[in-house]
Amino acid sequence: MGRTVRRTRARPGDPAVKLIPTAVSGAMGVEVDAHADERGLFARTFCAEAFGAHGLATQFVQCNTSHNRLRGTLRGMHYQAAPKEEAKLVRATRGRAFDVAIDLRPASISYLQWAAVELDSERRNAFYIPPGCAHGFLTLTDECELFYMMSESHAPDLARGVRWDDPAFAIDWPFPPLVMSERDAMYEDYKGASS
Ligand SMILES: Cc1cn([C@H]2C[C@H](O)[C@@H](COP(=O)(O)OP(=O)(O)O[C@H]3O[C@H](C)C(=O)[C@H](O)[C@H]3O)O2)c(=O)[nH]c1=O
Repeated sequence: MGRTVRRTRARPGDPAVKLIPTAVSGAMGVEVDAHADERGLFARTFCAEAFGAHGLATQFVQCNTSHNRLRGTLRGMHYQAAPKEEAKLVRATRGRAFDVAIDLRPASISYLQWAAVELDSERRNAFYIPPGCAHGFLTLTDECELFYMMSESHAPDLARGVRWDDPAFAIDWPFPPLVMSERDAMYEDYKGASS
């Protein structure tokens, strides 16, 4: 018989996910409710029932991982055009990243606003980004890895982007990026939803 494990915290009911609104309508921070004991911890990271109750996507069809060797790596700001706009659920599985969503939905109350969540692999938190928003991140540590769940399949012909330092959004990054692709550096200024 193995060692009997005592729960350090008596917790009734299921481990819940906690959804936290941001400045972008429908974009949510996702905090976990960790059940810790002497072995370590257990936490639920996604719940279709909780997401559905808040009008978030509940079906994810592809998952991606993004490994970034250096602190200060910026990827983004990317999105897919209609009809394959995608929701993303993004979490850090190693290190920390400043994760950003930009609202590109003209009918949205938060059109052109941005919101950021610091993703931390130790906190096991996540950022839910709704369809119609651009997404990107700046790594805050070396060897930073992000795991994405996507509500739509990859459609290269519908891939679009806006620039990380576009004055239309004025994102307040924690520090200037040190590494980024040429494509990400060269997006033209945003000219509105038709662009
Ligand atoms: C996005 C994607 C890419 N790819 C292929 C295409 C390229 O051959 C290679 C790298 O793609 P890319 O340079 O577009 O990767 P990132 O610059 O990290 O883009 C991603 O970073 C930002 C922050 C995002 O939110 C998106 O998830 C995604 O656009 O993976 C795929 O095969 N499937 C995919 O879903």
